[in-house]
Amino acid sequence: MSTTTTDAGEKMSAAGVPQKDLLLHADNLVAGYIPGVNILEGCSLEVAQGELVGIIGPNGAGKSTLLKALFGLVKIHSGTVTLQGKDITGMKANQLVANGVGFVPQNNNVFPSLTVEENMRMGTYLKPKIFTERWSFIGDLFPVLHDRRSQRAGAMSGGERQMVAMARALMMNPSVLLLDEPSAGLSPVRQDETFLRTRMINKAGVSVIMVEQNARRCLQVCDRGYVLDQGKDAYTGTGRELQADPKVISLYLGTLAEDVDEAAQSAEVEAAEAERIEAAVEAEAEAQALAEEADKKEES
Ligand SMILES: Nc1ncnc2c1ncn2[C@@H]1O[C@H](COP(=O)(O)OP(=O)(O)OP(=O)(O)O)[C@@H](O)[C@H]1O
Repeated sequence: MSTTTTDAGEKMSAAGVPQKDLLLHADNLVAGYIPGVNILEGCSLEVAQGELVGIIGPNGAGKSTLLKALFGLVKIHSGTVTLQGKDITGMKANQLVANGVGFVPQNNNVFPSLTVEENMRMGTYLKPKIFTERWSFIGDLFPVLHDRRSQRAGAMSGGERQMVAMARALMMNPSVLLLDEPSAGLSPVRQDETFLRTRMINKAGVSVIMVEQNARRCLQVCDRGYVLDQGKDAYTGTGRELQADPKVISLYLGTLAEDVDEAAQSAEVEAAEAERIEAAVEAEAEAQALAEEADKKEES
């Protein structure tokens, strides 16, 4: 891994993440579904502790393949993946879950005939003893899932099912959660809610890697983004930097912005939107804290 050292003597990784904060590091991955056909062609990714990292890029760039490779579902031919310094390259999905990696696939991510609570139990099948504590954590984060614990997941709306799927992956207390296109197929309002929930999960201390088709929204909520192109990490930067980068705009964000001024203007609008989402997350957290306080007062 290439590193630089700051004037203060701190070691920084290639993407500018302080070495001591590095949680997950995929280094130069070459991977694919069929022998001899590589989809990832030397792709690298770094995630710091507590970061929400978004992955965008054109269709077929290999975004979902990268997540699947991180979760042991696609064979890694060369390169390494480390989590908190531990080599997890080539581990199987169940071993990765036990090591703190959670994954929410794009489709078929809940058991539709099971209730919400039963779905959560499935989430802890590797460690049933932690069910009660984790289910309580989920209730704090998404109280509606406790209210609707007896409802069958298949009877819920797309956005709600996405929430169930995320919660199920959180049941094993992952240090990093991989989300494959969580907003796919949802209406704009439900998409907003899903991004908000992703931010709430992140605020609760879980690092997140999110692949998204909805590039603009993704860059608004993430701390840092990667643009993938032809199986490689083409660009990285903060969400704001990427939204304002003329190259990224013309190639991947699909606006008609012809010059940097126009790009900067649209970045300002995007920044305001990001602040709105951030404020909504804060308000939600505050409301929950107040509700908890009121509950405690009532109990005592
Ligand atoms: N199960 C599979 N078997 C063989 N090839 C696959 C499989 N899944 C994906 N591919 C191929 O891998 C390439 C990258 O696909 P991937 O789904 O990772 O791209 P993506 O960037 O997520 O695209 P999109 O935004 O369209 O979902 C594509 O050429 C695709 O056809």
